[in-house]
Amino acid sequence: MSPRERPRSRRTPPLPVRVQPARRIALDVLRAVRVDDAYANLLLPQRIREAGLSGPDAGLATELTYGTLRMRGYYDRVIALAADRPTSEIDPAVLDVLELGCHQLLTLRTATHAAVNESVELAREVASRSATGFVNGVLRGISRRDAEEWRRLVLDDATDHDDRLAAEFSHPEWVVRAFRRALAADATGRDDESIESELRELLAADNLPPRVTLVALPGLSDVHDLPGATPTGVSPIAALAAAGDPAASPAVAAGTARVQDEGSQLAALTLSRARPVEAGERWLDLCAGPGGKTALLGAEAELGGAVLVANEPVHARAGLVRHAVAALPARPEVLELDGTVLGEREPASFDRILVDAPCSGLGALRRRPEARWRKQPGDLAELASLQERLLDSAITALKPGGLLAYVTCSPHVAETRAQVRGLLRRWSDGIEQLDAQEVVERVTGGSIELGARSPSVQLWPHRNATDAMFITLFRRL
Ligand SMILES: C[S@@+](CC[C@H](N)C(=O)[O-])C[C@H]1O[C@@H](n2cnc3c(N)ncnc32)[C@H](O)[C@@H]1O
Repeated sequence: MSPRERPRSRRTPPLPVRVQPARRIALDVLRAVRVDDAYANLLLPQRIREAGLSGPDAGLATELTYGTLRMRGYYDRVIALAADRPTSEIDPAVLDVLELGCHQLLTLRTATHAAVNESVELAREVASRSATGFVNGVLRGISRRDAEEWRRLVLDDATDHDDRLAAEFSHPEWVVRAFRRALAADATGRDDESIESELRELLAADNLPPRVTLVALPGLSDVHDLPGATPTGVSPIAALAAAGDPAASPAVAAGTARVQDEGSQLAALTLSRARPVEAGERWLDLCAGPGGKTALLGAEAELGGAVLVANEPVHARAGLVRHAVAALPARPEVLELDGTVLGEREPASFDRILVDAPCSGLGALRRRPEARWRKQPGDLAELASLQERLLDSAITALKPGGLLAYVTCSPHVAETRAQVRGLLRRWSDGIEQLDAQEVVERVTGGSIELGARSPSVQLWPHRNATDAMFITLFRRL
């Protein structure tokens, strides 16, 4: 039978691939993060709600989105090797699909056919038809080696020691260096080898989802009465949330308990518990939005008979502060001023001031997965200058004898120890630094591990299971 005579094979058309809602949502958030600078921690819960996902499906959408965003730097190196071209030459929409596919193949160990077929379908939706073949080819190529083989190839391709660390732990190289400097500053007397090993622990901790802790607002709820939650035994008002949605807890729904990192709790308590509160004291939370520490300080102020004023210049964030303090019987007034001029307007007016300054946020990379890729080293100078002006304004607003807590959710030395040195230099006759470590040790009953003896507290995700909060305390002379 000649080929012409042979009956034409009747090939069954391929079944349409149904993309799981969790994958679709994850890609949608990845796209919005890249294109619109969206915040995954705000957008993802919204998308999950809109799609009506719950339980394991919601968990999968979260893992796909957060995991891909965290490991984006590492996956891009894998994709560049597999596609044999730099990722800058790949359409960004296609790159998002490939990164999501990479996370499924290399980290979640999803079955190849599911990861590849659904990625191809997603590529069809967000990019050109020709992109589907490319996505199929690259992901099939990736699936032919296991995760360990890819790890070796990526590390072999790195240019030097810091580039290898950046590749292995999916952090920008400048952040790796900044963390090393911060660890060294917090560990006087330790040798380079032990700092290097701690650096690896820190970088690894950044890639794990943080545990969810609750704060029981003093006077409004009790850490032992939060259903299913387990007191951490470190912050006296912190508990590990029960599995599931913490917002479902009645105390959280009522606003008498909140989701809050334990490091943030200790930062607020360092100010409120540095010394006994005298009735009638005036407190100020200078940079209050979105209001997590305001709620805690407000509860503490109320117990001691003090009055708290909050300030947040970004109107929408000031709204969040008002919402955060809605459960307090005496709701703090919320101003919307530029904190750098508040000192001139209200000099020598407050007994305690919290400056939880705008910062690079490098200490909270666990909970803001895209943040590491968004910040640039060039952002530091502007932030440091704003921090300096906010500090000077706060000192001006303090009464003689008043207390100032300077806090950042960043361990970067330009925002922490260098800021403290500058402050003490500028106000050499006007302030003294107090021992924040002593306060934190007292508040936690000695249950916390701190770095080398110093008046400043630097918390770390790998050491304390908190964000990398920096906490200092000063007294106006
Ligand atoms: C690190 S956040 C504060 C977090 C807050 N304390 C909490 O626990 O929820 C810093 C805040 O400072 C605000 N901010 C920015 N510029 C400011 C300024 N010039 N004066 C006062 N606050 C400012 C930002 O809008 C942001 O809400």
